[in-house]
Amino acid sequence: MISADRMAQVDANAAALGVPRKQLMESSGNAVAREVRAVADPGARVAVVAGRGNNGGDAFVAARFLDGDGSHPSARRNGDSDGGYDTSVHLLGRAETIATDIARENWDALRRGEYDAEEVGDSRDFDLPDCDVVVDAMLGTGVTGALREPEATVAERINDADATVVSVDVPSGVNADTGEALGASADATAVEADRVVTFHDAKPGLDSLDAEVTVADIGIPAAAERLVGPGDLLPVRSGTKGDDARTYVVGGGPYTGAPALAAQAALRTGADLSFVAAPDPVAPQIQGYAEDLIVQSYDGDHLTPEQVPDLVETAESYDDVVVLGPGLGNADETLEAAKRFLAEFSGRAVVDADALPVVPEVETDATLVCTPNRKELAEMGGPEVESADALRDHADEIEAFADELGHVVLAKAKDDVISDGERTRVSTAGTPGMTVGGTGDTLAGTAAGLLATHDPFQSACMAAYANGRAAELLDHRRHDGLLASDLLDALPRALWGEDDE
Ligand SMILES: NC(=O)C1=CN([C@@H]2O[C@H](COP(=O)(O)OP(=O)(O)OC[C@H]3O[C@@H](n4cnc5c(N)ncnc54)[C@H](O)[C@@H]3O)[C@@H](O)[C@H]2O)[C@H](O)CC1
Ligand SMILES: [K+]
Repeated sequence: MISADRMAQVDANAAALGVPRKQLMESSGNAVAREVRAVADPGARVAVVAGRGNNGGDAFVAARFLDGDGSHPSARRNGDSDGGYDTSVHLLGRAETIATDIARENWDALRRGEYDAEEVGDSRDFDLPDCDVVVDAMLGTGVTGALREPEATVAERINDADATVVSVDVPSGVNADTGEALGASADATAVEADRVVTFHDAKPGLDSLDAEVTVADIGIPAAAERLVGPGDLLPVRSGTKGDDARTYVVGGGPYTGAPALAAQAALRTGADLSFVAAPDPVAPQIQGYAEDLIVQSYDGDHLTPEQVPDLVETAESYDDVVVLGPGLGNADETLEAAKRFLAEFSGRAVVDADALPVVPEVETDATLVCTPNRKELAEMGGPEVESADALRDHADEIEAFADELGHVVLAKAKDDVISDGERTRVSTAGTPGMTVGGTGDTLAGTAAGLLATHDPFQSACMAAYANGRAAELLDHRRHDGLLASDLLDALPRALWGEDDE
């Protein structure tokens, strides 16, 4: 099962892996043609009713596969009198308004190839021709809201027709995630399909329909789902910046750079305000690294359980996303404090570095993203991984560990493995230069900035990819000299687009 949003991500990942959407469209159209062949014999009359998006584009391809005048070489070889169908294509709207290049190219191919293809300017002029099969390709997963005109009227004509209706991907006007007709009214119009050819994977909403559903493999590589890619960033790229997103790094003491890097990464990733809570003696130093941060100090030179109630109260009252761990050190009192923090906190947090080993030891209501390296993973009770290259070979064990822990695990090494115990993805983004100190801190801060406005698993996937991608964007300049602080600059481009590269 796959949701429409996830499908769009996988589609974009496939393109990044070298399988562009036009190629997928060719496979989709071919699958639609096969379905028509399954419901009607050659020679039957097929009316293709297409919209101006890629759903229509799939059907233009199908028309090429279906239409025939009996002279197709394969039909002759098989001894069939006619391998083709009497196919007409009806585009709802003018060709200039076709929304995508790939759909337009397939429309142009129909016109140049002298197929029977017409533009329908006004639905009042449109008579669905007498036919045996209607291919419904008005709208697919790109539908928003109730069917507008002319689609609404045409949907009614399709439903009234005495023909087998084959819908492309999803019956037009139906929400693929819920199976409901889109629109406010209970009697919202949608096509009533006899058959649906959907692509790549089943859609949750199609099960409840009174239609026979076929899932067609359109050649999307498995890696487009398994590997985190640019498609996984669609939630950030298509979303609006969250208001008042705040992050709160509880870190510093023996170290000062780590909390500063994490807090700055959070700002680069969409947080509006980034706070650091740090011990008195090091607070000015952390502030000195970056005027963008708001540093709040507490008594003592390291975190102790005494400070915890105040920190929890501050974080919860402002709904801050916490980063617990960077630069805290591992004094017994500090580990006790980390434990107490998790026991009392019920918000969202990224847990990193020295705070990680306490996670399995504590009951918490908090929502956590844990970001261990190989060594920290083992210390937490996760799998022992023999080398930095081998992390992804242990993906199944990491999934089992995340399931047992009840939190998202982002295990970082050459390739990162991200799991919530059910879903597991691998990020191969990154460069050899990233073994330098501090890149884990920018990763934790990035995850926190994203966690302010996105769900934990998605945030962890996006953070792994963006942090690695930031290094890739810089690598042609930095090679071995990459610094974690360089990543800060490149993070926004890695997340929101690389046009200025
Ligand atoms: N990997 C894949 O999933 C592939 C999917 N393919 C096919 O592409 C469609 C989705 O295409 P998209 O262009 O995103 O959207 P649509 O064709 O569904 O429609 C967009 C089009 O419709 C207009 N519109 C939106 N809402 C309404 C409405 N309520 N009433 C009228 N018109 C509406 C909007 O303005 C746009 O112009 C997917 O379903 C598959 O069939 C690829 O071909 C292969 C890979
Ligand atoms: K459709």
